[in-house]
Amino acid sequence: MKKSPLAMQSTSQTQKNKPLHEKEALVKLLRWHFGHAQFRDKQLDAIQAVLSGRDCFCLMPTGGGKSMCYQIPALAKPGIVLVVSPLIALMENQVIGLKEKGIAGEFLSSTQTMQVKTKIYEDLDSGKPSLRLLYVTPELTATPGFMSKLKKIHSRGLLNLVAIDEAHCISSWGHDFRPSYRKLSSLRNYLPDVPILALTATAAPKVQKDVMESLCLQNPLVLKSSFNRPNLFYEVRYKDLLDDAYADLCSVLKSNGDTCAIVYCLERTTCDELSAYLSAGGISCAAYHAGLNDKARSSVLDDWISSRKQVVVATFFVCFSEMVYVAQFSLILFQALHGIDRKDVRLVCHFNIPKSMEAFYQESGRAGRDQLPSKSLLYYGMDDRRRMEFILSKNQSKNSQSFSTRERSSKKSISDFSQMVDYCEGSGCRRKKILESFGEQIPVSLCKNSCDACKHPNLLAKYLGELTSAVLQKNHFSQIFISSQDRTDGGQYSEFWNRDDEASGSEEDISDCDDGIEAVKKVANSKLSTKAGLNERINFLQHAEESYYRNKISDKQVNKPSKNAVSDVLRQGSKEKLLNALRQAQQRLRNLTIEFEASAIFLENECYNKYGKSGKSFYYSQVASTIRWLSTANSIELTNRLGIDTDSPSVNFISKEEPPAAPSPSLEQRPAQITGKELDGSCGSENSIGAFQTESESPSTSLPVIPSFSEFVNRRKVKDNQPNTSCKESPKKNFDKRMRLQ
Ligand SMILES: Nc1ncnc2c1ncn2[C@@H]1O[C@H](COP(=O)(O)OP(=O)(O)OP(=O)(O)O)[C@@H](O)[C@H]1O
Ligand SMILES: [Mg+2]
Repeated sequence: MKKSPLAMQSTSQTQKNKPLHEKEALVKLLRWHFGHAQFRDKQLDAIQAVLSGRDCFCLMPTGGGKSMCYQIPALAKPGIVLVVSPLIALMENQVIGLKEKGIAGEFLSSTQTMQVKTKIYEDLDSGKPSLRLLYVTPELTATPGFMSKLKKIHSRGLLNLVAIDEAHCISSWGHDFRPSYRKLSSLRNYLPDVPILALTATAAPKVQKDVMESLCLQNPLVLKSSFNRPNLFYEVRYKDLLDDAYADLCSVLKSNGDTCAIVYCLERTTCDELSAYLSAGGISCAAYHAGLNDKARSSVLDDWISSRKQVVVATFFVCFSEMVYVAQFSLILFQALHGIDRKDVRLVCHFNIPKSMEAFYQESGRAGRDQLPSKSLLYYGMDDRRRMEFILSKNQSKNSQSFSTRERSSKKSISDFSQMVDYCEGSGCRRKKILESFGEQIPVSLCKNSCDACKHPNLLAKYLGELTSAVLQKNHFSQIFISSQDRTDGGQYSEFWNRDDEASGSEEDISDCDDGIEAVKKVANSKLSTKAGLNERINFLQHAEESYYRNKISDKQVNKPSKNAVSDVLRQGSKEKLLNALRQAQQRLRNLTIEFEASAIFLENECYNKYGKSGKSFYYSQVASTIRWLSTANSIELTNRLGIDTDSPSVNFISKEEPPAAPSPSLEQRPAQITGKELDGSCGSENSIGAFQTESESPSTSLPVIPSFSEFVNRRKVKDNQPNTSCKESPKKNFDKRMRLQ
């Protein structure tokens, strides 16, 4: 229900005599609509600036209350405020919140029906729009059609403000660069006298300058709050010193009771595995990543926001342009839970090291937005560090940018990352390191022992000593404690990455899949990258990922047995899980009769044929995603996928002429109706995974092995004539892991 407007929004006599932006009146609005007693920090300054028609650049920490800086102006006078936001989930979340408070807010995106969009446009076209806040994506803002609508509204004097949320996305120096944000620079030309408010929580001085210049802000009021988050406790745990990081995290979550948490991982397979592990440990948990379909993703988000689930395990985001390379290594990354407002997040855990201090700050800042004590916990591992260095270094290898731009961007990424490495490997106050990375000089006393380094300096020194020994023992990281300066300026960005290697054309290790490259190039360069929805892009990336692995398998047949191979026991276990999921699906969809056993075998075969040879994690992830699908699929979807004959009381698989595929020893009794083609999953080409297995081959010995990340890296080292420093061969297992829960 709409809340009646305060008198100040109408043209009452008293109001005519008072300036719209007088503090007292604005506080009234804050109390009336949001129930907050006072403005925080720089909120009032920002609101008064934009209401008086001045541009404003507002730097406030995560959870600082930036939204209020445009929400109050939207309520202070008739007309609309346009809010540009990078994520549909974020817009949706804010609009729902506004509607609950009776404030007329809407968003426009590809996910909405034509009917909803038409209603919004009709309202905008009317002489007196009822809308107060309209959220849009940067892509839409830049389209001529929408721009002409904006100009119309503006010509009627109804466009009060353009707010650019997460404004750092406009800067290629920022950690979240979004090319589409660049288009916002035309706003000033088209709407010269509409004030622009740029808001961000993560802006290094270079980024700030870039944001202000790119948006053509004129004499902006620049407001900066401290980045310090006094209610957050910062801690790092060392994976190389832990027996089992999964178990460690599980205990942390359990020891804190049923608290709300976000766990960020680099890969979706880790997300799935970790989420399954935590769930099995009794934690109310769900995975959230690009591998889920729309429905599943929004249901996870809903469950989490409405406290039905307490822990969400999400992939973090590297950068869209980086996905071009990242996708080829099957790391489809997705920016998750960015700016979503659940105030009571007590723990943010980075299960893998993030790529920069900015990203870390932004993500860890999701904790304690209600200002209550909360924690940031980062699990640091040497392998994770190498992996991230590899991804960041690879970012420059091939795209349309000029060499100097690539070099600049790569150097920057590596230098940004080195701050994160210093954060983990250094012994000083973590808080100080975070704040110094944003240019704030603070005394250590400000921390008040609210990081592990200040609270347990001796313990940390001990761990770091043990870590050094572990690394030396492993002998694959002799340069680990080199200074960040050496790392960035010396040209040798890391132990395994060498830019000369790039020049020598050893790209075949990186990608030998044109299909995949084409797909990801499309995402990066084509119309898709600017016009298509995120889901479409993710589909492309998934396609690239799958193609990459299919081709990788066909091109590089490696015949040694892998310890990552999918065992029959694992397959049997998956079948059981699918069986349970099918039973639940049938309970949900009472009108459908499912032949459980045959269907479970069919679905398991699908998973195995698609990802079985790519290794356990992929296979497991596919099973998990099938189970999730079963929990939401409707009768028609199930009928289509399983080939259920609805006239028959039992399942009939669609009959095909081909003979059944070679069964694995434990799954020999597959229904005869399941054909080779069906088992082959998505394709029947020579390059397909299915084409790789001959009838006589036993899955356990014939599985083609995709090199693991470290194997891949080590091959490069061998090429470089470096001594063999394989981490696989390092005596890691002999190292006494002694880090324990505190
Ligand atoms: N003046 C205020 N008094 C009390 N609470 C406030 C005030 N202003 C905002 N808040 C609350 O603070 C929380 C965070 O606000 P908001 O989402 O606007 O933060 P933000 O700065 O945009 O953070 P992020 O960078 O994470 O997006 C919200 O729950 C909001 O209701
Ligand atoms: Mg925000």
